[in-house]
Amino acid sequence: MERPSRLLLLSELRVRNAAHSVSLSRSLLTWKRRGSSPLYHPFRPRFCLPRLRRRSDSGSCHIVPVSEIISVREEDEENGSGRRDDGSWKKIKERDVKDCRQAFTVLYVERSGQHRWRCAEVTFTCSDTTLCQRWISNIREQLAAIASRPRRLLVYINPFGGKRQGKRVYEQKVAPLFLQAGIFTDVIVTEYANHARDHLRTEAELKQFDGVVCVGGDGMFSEIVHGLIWRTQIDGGVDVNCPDEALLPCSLRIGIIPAGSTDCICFATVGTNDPVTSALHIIVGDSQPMDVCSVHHNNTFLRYSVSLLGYGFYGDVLTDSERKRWMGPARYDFSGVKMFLTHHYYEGTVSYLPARGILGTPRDTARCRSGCVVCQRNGQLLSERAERYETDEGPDGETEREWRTIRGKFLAINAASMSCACPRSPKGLSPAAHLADGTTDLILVRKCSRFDFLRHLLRHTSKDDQFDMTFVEVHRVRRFRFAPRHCQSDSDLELDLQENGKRQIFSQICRDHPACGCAPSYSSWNCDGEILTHTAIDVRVHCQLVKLFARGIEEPAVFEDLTNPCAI
Ligand SMILES: CCCCCCCCCCCCC/C=C/[C@@H](O)[C@H](COP(=O)(O)O)NC(=O)CCCCC
Ligand SMILES: Nc1ncnc2c1ncn2[C@@H]1O[C@H](COP(=O)(O)OP(=O)(O)O)[C@@H](O)[C@H]1O
Ligand SMILES: [Ca+2]
Repeated sequence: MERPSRLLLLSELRVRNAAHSVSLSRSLLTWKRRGSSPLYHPFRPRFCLPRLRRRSDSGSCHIVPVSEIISVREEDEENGSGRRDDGSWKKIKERDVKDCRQAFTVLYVERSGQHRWRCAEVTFTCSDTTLCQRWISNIREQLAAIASRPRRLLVYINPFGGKRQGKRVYEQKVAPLFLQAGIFTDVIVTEYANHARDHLRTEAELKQFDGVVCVGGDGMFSEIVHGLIWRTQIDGGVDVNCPDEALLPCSLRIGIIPAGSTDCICFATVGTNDPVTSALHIIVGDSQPMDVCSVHHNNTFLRYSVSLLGYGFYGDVLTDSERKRWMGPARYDFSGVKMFLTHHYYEGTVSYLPARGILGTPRDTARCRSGCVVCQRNGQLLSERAERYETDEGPDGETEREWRTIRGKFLAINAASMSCACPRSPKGLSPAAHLADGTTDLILVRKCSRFDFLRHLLRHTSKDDQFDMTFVEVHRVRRFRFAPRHCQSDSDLELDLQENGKRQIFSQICRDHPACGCAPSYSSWNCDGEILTHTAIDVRVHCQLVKLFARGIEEPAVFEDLTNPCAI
């Protein structure tokens, strides 16, 4: 049960010319129309208290957590009595002006459904100038005391991401909100691919900033992640080429203003791909830890991944779609259909280290949501284990025994380190995956008929379970390796030749002579939307390596009995 904290201020102020009882505590701002009956049972979501409003016959009560106030603005006389809460203008009655000499406007977060946030405002007026100033300075003091709020941000805009609207979206929807919230920004519009990554690696004076914001899609986010992780490891003397090294977590949080084609990382961490919602999560200083996979080939670092690592179907879709960038986001639909019809399968060996002794499985019905206990508990367990063994994989020998190996023909091999929910698939590739539990869900889709593969794909868009099919298996893992058939060890190859000599020879010939139309031997890895140059890879999950300006997807509001802060 949450109790309202001690009041800092309690006054009678006017809202839209009606007397209201207005109170401010360290956690809540509330306003209630005078004469309205006490209200009970306000809506409250499980993990946070959003702005609440209950209407009754006699009036309404509003509750805004102080943590969700964006700013407070002093109004001049005309503004105070002439401007409506929604920003439009109304005719001022002479009596209003006389009664309400001073006014201030509070801007705050309002939830507008489907995880979207909006910036709402309410203007309070009163006749006492001193009281008005007390309100303004008290609210400002409360906001200044929130240490998690960013004051200065480094912003990178990809002008060519998605529908090429990044610059416009930032200038029209995001910059005005940052200005209102008093956030200073240094903005860089990128001029070439990897501009942001290289700037972060070498030039950016990171000490000046409280966070980095990218305006673009998953590829742009990936640039920021690479720049920040690289910089952190170099500063800390970590050898990034060694797959067994524990990486140092990045201290700066990253904000994503979605302006890309898939926007999966934004969607899966906020619940929507809406620029205003993301800007507001940045302003209120949210923080969401996130796992990062490192990808190596023969002890050489290749890339980091936070969402999807996909070989076969998703690798082929990406490779094909890159040639059709001019189509914008629709390129993925086109290439998706094309690659579905092509129906290539790939042979290889997958080995993995199952995630043991932690909470959660990929077939859970529970979802990773704001304040997720699975992520918190597993984060603790993994860091305790790392301290005990000085490696996060347990005592020597134990780890080796736990590796599992699967050889086969696959239409797709996917590793989802988060749900990978996006507008194309609102529940994602692995709906029960967690953002920050130190694991990735390894999904193996074995060779099957086109019809069955279509059934599997379509289940990503419906309530049906995409894993409940005989040719699909899913494992929650901490580390995995993949070797395509032709990269297998000599002994493996000998075995293959004995088993299936003719096919082996034919597929080699056909790789060398693509014109024959035979299926290729290799696909590519789709690594958060970037094509990897190597097919044989070693992937390791680093628990909670980076932090986002997000809070995970919020649960819908539920009824709960509360002590009613409006009943004061
Ligand atoms: C015939 C019906 C098919 C329905 C399939 C729906 C499955 C969609 C799952 C999508 C998972 C997406 C995971 C995220 C990948 C992104 O990192 C990557 C790059 O994004 P961006 O930088 O914003 O361009 N996007 C893709 O690889 C697109 C995959 C689309 C597959 C159809
Ligand atoms: N100014 C630029 N010119 C060309 N490419 C860029 C530029 N800035 C970033 N990129 C690259 O564009 C690619 C796609 O960016 P992204 O923002 O993810 O859009 P989308 O979601 O449409 O793929 C990324 O690989 C990124 O490195
Ligand atoms: Ca994870």
